[in-house]
Amino acid sequence: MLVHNKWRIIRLLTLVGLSLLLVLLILFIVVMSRTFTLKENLGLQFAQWENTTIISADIIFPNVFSSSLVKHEVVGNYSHLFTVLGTDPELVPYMLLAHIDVVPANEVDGWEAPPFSAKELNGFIYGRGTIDNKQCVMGILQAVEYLLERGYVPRRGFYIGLGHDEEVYGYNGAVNIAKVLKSGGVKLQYILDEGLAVMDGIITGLNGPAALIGVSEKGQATVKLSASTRLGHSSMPPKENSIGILAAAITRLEESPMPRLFGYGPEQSTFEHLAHKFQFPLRFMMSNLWLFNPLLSRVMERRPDMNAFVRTTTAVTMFNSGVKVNVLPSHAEAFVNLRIHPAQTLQEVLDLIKSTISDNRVKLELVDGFDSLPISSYDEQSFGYQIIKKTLLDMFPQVTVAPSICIGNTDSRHYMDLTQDIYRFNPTWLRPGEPERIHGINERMSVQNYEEIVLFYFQLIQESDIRILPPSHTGQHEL
Ligand SMILES: CCCCCCCC/C=C\CCCCCCCC(=O)NCC(=O)O
Ligand SMILES: [Zn+2]
Ligand SMILES: [Zn+2]
Repeated sequence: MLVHNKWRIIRLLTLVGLSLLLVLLILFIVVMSRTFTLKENLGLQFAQWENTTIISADIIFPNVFSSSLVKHEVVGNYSHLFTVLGTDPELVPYMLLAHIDVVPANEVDGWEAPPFSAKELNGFIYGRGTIDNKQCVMGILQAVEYLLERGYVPRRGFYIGLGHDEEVYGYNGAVNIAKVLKSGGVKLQYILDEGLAVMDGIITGLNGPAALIGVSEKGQATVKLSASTRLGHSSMPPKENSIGILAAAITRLEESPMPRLFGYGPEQSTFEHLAHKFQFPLRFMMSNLWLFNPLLSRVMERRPDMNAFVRTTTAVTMFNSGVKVNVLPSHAEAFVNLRIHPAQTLQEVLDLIKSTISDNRVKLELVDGFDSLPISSYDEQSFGYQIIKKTLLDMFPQVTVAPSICIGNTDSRHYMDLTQDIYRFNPTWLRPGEPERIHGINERMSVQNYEEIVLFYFQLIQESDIRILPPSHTGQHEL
């Protein structure tokens, strides 16, 4: 009887012990999964890798994540959609976009600070993404945080979309956020996404800085080229093998740039808006592009950043071949990334590549591509454009604002069904040598400029509350 009781007590104690362990395990899993979801999904963590301090987004932006005015949804597993309610349902909402993903970075390429350290050096925060596009992610959320903290209640509702795969076409992030909005019947007054910037000392001959607002963006084509030849011993090589054939094709492409088209796209309007800020004779030339295009194109094409406005650009970005030093390569492949000028179509570009290569042994495959995007309005009645312009001029009266074409691509193209007016801009100040840092080494953002970006969104959100634009200064259009 005594032995029997002893076993019953042992069994009971074991059961209690095991249950306790199970509860602890469940608690641990819940806490850990919550931490990881926030960390991994938002990608907003400030990580100081040396001591691995990680702070998640709801700690940095407590009001954004707790306000009854803000609804937060995770879309496509890692992207974020914030819906901010406005008090006036009559006002068509607008949307701010940014992306949380970045292109790769490797310290050994010559970074002055580790690319994922966010280290501050001489007033600049160094890190991959600091100007593409974490400055907007953090700038938008920080602005909303400050507004909510001050008790601000928007009159016009707005959305914030933070994509997680912009650098790889946005098919899971932006595409799904747009689907969510579309299924809810949402229409947008305007969209503001990443894009062009404030050019300070970048445009040769221009007096003062220029804020270029992307009212369109170039098209894009990614083309895979490949060649195949016989595998074999390197001691008995044929006259040409797959590497040589493909290299020759690539050389032909690089030596035959696409035609000059400067002045046949929105860049014509850019220079018309900027013309008065150039000295004679440049002022005269910029105002008469129809006559001076050929000359100006030849000067501009010498600089890669300016050349992007002149033509469809051709960049060979990847090349793979070979397995061993003494084995003939049976296969070589390369990827060419082209940014299509609006005066050319994707099909025209593909035809030109084919005729330039002019070698049937080289196979051409279109990996992805699209034409340049429609031009958004930028006249006196254009709500979004004028709100962005006013916000900018209030902050930086010395800047000349001009419509332009974004030479890189953005998530905003996936939202085309929701609005006619998409603008690609943020007030990142770019000075000589800085455009090269985008996707390059030593990407950085000055602390001062980051503060300006926060202030820009802070003001823009409030400016967007206006019901209608005031009458234009020409007095021709009363709204
Ligand atoms: C007409 C005067 C031209 C002045 C020189 C302009 C210098 C250009 C500076 C900045 C352009 C930045 C484009 C940024 C958008 C890039 C977004 C991105 O990386 N998207 C992915 C992709 O395009 O592959
Ligand atoms: Zn970007
Ligand atoms: Zn980018």
